[in-house]
Amino acid sequence: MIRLTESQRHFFTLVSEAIYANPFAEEREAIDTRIAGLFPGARVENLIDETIREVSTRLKALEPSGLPRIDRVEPKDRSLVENALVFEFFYLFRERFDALTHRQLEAEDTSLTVPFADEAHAFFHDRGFSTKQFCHYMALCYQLRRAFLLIRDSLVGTSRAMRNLRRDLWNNVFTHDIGLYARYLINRMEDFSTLILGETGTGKGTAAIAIGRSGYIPFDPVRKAFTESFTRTFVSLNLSQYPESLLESELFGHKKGAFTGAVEDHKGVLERCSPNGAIFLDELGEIAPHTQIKLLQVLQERHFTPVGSHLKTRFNGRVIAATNRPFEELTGSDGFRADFFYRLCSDIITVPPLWVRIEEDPSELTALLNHTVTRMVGKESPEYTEMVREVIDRQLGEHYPWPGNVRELEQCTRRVLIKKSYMMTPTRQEASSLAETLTQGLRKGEMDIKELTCGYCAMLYKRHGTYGDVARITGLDRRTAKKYIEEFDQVD
Ligand SMILES: Nc1ncnc2c1ncn2[C@@H]1O[C@H](COP(=O)(O)OP(=O)(O)OP(=O)(O)O)[C@@H](O)[C@H]1O
Repeated sequence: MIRLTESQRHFFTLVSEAIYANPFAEEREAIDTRIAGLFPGARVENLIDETIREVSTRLKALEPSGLPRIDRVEPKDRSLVENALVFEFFYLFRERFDALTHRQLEAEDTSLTVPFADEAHAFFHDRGFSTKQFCHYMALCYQLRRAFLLIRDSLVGTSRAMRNLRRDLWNNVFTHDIGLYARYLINRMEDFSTLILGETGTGKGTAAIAIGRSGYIPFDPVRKAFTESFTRTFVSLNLSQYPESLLESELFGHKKGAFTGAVEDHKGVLERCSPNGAIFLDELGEIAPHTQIKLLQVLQERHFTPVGSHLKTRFNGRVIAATNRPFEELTGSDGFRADFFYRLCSDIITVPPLWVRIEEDPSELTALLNHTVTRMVGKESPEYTEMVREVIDRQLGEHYPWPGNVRELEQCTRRVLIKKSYMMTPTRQEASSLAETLTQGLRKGEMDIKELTCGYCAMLYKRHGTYGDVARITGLDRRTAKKYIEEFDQVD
């Protein structure tokens, strides 16, 4: 039997901590520093390579054959060696997991065959792992790598607020202790609902996608593929887009003939969500009390009934919800029912406003511009980034508050790329030029009622700055006013 020496035990404990540490948290840096202590003189960027080499060397040294089998390790040391072997596997295969993640993103909903499945299986088999253990570690390593890429690449920014956000998103997926998560919680995350708060355009939807697509997806050794594509594991619904009468049907689905216009069966988001997935309820702040009650029942009982049906259907996914209403408003008298609110809040994640990020770290703006320009132009373009930055510095100044946050920054970048200039929105100046356009349209008699209503709401919004004011002046409800304004912005 293989028995670890004290020094081996110390080293493999460190490795176990490293593999399961949150890569976006400071604790990870602390572990790296401790590992660095083992390699005096090594450069930080080579640290991981040094560690991988050292893990392999030490694992090989455990057996004369150079191939330590997990079933030959003394029980009390087994989990340490198991973790070290998983660490070795993870780093040997991580680039292939990355390539798979990118290819899967392009292939969308059909789950791809894993080209390295046989090689991976042989790795675990040769080291004494069962097929069940192999499948588990395949799924876990894919999940770890996918979550890392999705969180790192979609939410850029070096400010403390952004680093904290990435750390919190990781914990939202894996909890603060991946070891425990992997052992007990993998199939029990459905009860962990998440509420994402933040101003409009800060990246709440982006954060929701990152965590929604980072769930654990079992591996099927027969098909040599994961049981589904991660692109199918996230279903979103913008609650403010639907009138009350249609919302329940969008959430729970309906049966043919359930109401006038229900000409065929319709699957709601809850039914479309896969068991490994999450539904994203955007603009949750707009939801009426009786829909809150129905959703609360689903969260508690895990069953829902489509409109016009008597059959209960089980819902296994997670719920992620977002709203740009301030926290105090949500818990106030005309906000959420308290029971609904608390059921939703296993975790609350707040996405920081852009001005806070820039204030914390002025280089954040450049990093974001770089990211945005690269996305728009299709490759890194330092000269365009520089040009956009120059216009922003000149026209908006250092302390511009970015009321539309990252979405406004994207819009600004587009406009500067086209016009080399950016007029801020919303401004009274824009409101009056919009009023002028509307008046001209009325004079010419060319506008239909929708254009007129959307344009009028948008003008009021630019003038007053809140949906509430638009609703008060027009007599529309807040949700409808907002819908018209968004429709106008999309056409604009
Ligand atoms: N940290 C970030 N790094 C890169 N892009 C970002 C970041 N945050 C947001 N974005 C981009 O900004 C845009 C707006 O983000 P998103 O739609 O997620 O915001 P939101 O808070 O959900 O908005 P709303 O409140 O209007 O629903 C998206 O194109 C998104 O990709």
